[in-house]
Amino acid sequence: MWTDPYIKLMHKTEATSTADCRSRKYRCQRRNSANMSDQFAEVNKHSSQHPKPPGLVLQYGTAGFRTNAKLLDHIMFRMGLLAALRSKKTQATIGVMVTASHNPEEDNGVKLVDPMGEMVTPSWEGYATLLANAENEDLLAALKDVIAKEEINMSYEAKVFVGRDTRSSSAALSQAVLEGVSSFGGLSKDYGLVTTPQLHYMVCCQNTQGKYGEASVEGYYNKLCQAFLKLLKHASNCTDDQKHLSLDGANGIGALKVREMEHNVAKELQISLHNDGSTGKLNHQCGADFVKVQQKAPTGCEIKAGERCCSFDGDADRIVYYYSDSEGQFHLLDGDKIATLISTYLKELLIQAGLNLNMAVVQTAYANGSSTRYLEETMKLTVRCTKTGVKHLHHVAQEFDIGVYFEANGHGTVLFSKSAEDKVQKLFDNPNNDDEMKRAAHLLLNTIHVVNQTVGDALSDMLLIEAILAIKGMTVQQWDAIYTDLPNRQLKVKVADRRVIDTTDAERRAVTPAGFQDSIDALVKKYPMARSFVRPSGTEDVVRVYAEADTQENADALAHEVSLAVYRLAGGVGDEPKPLH
Ligand SMILES: CC(=O)N[C@H]1[C@@H](OP(=O)(O)O)O[C@H](CO)[C@@H](O)[C@@H]1O
Ligand SMILES: [Mg+2]
Repeated sequence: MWTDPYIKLMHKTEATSTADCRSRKYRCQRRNSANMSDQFAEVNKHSSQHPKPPGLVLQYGTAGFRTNAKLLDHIMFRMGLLAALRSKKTQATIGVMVTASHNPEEDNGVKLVDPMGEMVTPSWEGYATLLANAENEDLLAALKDVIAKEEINMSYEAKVFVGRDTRSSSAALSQAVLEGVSSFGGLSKDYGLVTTPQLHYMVCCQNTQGKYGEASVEGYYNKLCQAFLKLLKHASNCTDDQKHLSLDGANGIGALKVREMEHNVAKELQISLHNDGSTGKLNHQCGADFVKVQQKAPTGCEIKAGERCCSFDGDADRIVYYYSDSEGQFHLLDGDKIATLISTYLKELLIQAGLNLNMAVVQTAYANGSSTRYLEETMKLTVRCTKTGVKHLHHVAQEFDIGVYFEANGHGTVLFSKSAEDKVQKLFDNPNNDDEMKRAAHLLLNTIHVVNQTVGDALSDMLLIEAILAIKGMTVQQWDAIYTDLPNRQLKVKVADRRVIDTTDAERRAVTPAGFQDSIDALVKKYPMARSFVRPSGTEDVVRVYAEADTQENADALAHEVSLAVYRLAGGVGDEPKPLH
């Protein structure tokens, strides 16, 4: 039952009278088909207000649709329709988030959230692309195709949660999503301005009947902040420096939500918020993506030497840390360093708790070679590599009792299997534990509660990292010193059609164009400790080049040479890539 009093009934199609239908089965069919024709009439009526520009082709990429906001109205309406169908199919609440994350303010995008708060299942990404590209007159047929293929019971009343980021285009675009949902007679709840992970969390709470938490922003803060404060009980004598964090909100939704949340934790964590959106432009010269790719501090922040700082991205599902040393040298602690900190902390707790749970760290090809080596050789942890995109990492992390997954860019979380959670709870409830076990069980239990297991979450990750550092009495410099990153460089190359590059082995090797991988291999051989790979981006019209080597000069030179190989062998457009130095 859809009992939440805040749910706004946008539109509801009445089922036709069934008084003279003889059998129950017949009644259901009659109702379904009558109901269906009403729904299609509504869809038809409303879709003409959200026409697709003829010929425009877009694809559901690594993180949904993303492009200039002006091209997205029809996509939003259609994703409202698709979310309604997905809800009817799963008989559960589905989420739709309007955001373009770290992309510029002029862009926007949309991603769908499945019932347990995870990214929508891949086969439905295909439907999303089909619907997005159907010409206006073909839309109904495309919808009917999905309904037939998935054998969807159209009499089920769809339920959809909608959220949006702070982009100026987001309000109107999320209205288009709501209209899509209501055209199919669905119910929707508009959460308005929320971070992407907050929406994922809410969907999971709703579909677990509150077992995961309360499906409200307040419920989210309460759960996470209470767990954080309980963790902090194990941090003795925290200094003022330890309690202070400088935060770059990327001028986005994360900044607003930090402001909403911070009073709950102010006793243990004092946040200086920069780039809060009051003056600067979203993601412009700031935010997690800028800091990671440029390997420098964001503008809008005065960083004191040694101060612990972090940056969120535009929809607050990524976080990176950094500091500047006494010589003014910038040090980045990215997703790999975060995964290392968290997995080391968890491994210690498991040993103290005497729990035998299998744990793995899941990374992508962008993970720094030093991090992989440290995790495997020193920490003796299982490390798995997947394709880029959180859905891939999430999926592999689910195979373990504890799966710590992070993309190097700071997008990640920790997953605990049901049996791992049960074991931790059982240990916590056991009155015969010695003090060390009691402490470890309490820490593990509250670690589970502070984590947003549905998706990478900058706010939740920040609370967990802050708690670990405080519990261990660790400075950001000590954390950074766990291992030393190999110097690396990421570049982008424009090509006519990036699909000419096809990859294998978790994107670490190119299969096409012919001979291309041999050229990369030959270039890599020239430099010590080098590695390089190339893949088409799933969110931008570019080919990405990654290189690492023993020195920054060598990493830069290798990245440049590989960029030239892309330009020459994979149909580069515009000017040839120039050397970095
Ligand atoms: C190298 C890199 O950072 N790639 C990012 C970027 O994907 P691309 O497919 O590389 O454009 O955006 C994705 C969505 O945010 C994120 O999951 C991924 O890690
Ligand atoms: Mg993001």
